[in-house]
Amino acid sequence: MTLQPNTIELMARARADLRMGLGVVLVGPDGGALVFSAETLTAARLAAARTLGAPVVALTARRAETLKARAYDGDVARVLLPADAGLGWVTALADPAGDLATPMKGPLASERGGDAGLHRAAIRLCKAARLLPAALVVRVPDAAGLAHGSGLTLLPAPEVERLSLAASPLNGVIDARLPMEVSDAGRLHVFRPENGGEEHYAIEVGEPDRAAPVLARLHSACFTGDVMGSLKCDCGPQLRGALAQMGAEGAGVLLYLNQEGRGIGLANKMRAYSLQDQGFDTVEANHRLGFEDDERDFRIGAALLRRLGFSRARLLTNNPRKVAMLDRNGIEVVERVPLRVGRGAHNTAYLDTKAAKSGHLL
Ligand SMILES: Nc1nc2c(ncn2[C@@H]2O[C@H](COP(=O)(O)OP(=O)(O)OP(=O)(O)O)[C@@H](O)[C@H]2O)c(=O)[nH]1
Ligand SMILES: [Zn+2]
Repeated sequence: MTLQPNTIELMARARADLRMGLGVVLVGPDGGALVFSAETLTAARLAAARTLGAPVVALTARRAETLKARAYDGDVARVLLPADAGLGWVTALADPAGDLATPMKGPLASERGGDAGLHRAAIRLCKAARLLPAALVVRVPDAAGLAHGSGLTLLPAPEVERLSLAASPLNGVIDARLPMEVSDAGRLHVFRPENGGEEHYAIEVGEPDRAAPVLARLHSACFTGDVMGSLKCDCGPQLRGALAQMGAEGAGVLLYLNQEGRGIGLANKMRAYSLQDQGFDTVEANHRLGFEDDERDFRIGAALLRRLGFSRARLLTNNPRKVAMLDRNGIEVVERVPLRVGRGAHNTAYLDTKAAKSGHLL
């Protein structure tokens, strides 16, 4: 029935539900569970979850490592909730803000055996919702009945897993002329992914020749650097430097990808900054939060370039992963054009960490 939402649409709804603190029901081959984002969980909903069964907190192996909890499922840990654990306990497991000041009193016990597919899918949804990657999961006997009776979104966990990894098609919404400081002949295109995710933008400078390699930049959103002039990173100078070079050469294309904070969202990036104030570097901070160093999907950049009619690029970047991903996804990078601007007292350690741990070229 065409009026009914499909799984992609239900996933978009589930992301909004989790952000609002609502539960989502997941079903897998061996049963179902009610899941909440640990970050938006309330005491009342935790109490309600306890009436249904014995909840566990699903964490990424990265977060579990910091907490010294065992991740028996490889990438996921299922931490058992002690009988007297309240909301603060769940929050402290998810959020590293208090790790140093008020360390968790372990040892934490993890569930082992059985399948962690529901837990993995719950974490995927939390990440996609740009929340902390931690979920309260309580197995329930009649998942479909619970979803229907409570008006909660019901999703098949294997489909959540599959669709989270798939590239979502992007549709062009509109493009219009945008005269800019670097070039009178600018054009901004807006693209909207079919999965309801963040929109991305492409800015054409001049009239790039589709038959020749285009001077291109894949720029990930950085509100702090691009807009606020933050000195903690090099994003602002890179953005302006790339546009200036395109203006000087007369043509280029800049993709502005809304993957703030290397794909973890601004709230989580600020959590990472707060950890950096405690002495952790940019990579350690992401790991303590439960994320990988880089959660971006660079296939989007390749798809957008192809959509715009480009097949070869001279890529402005210091990040070899961007080059490799474009090459793997149908865009031949004929040249890597270094973009070394904006190094200063506040970001030297950050740039050195990216070079030492993330493979960036200095
Ligand atoms: N999680 C996290 N993200 C950060 C931090 N500092 C900057 N960012 C984000 O890192 C991304 C940097 O994007 P880019 O400049 O396009 O990528 P890059 O990997 O540095 O590669 P090039 O600039 O092309 O060399 C942006 O999304 C920023 O918001 C940080 O300390 N933690
Ligand atoms: Zn930045």
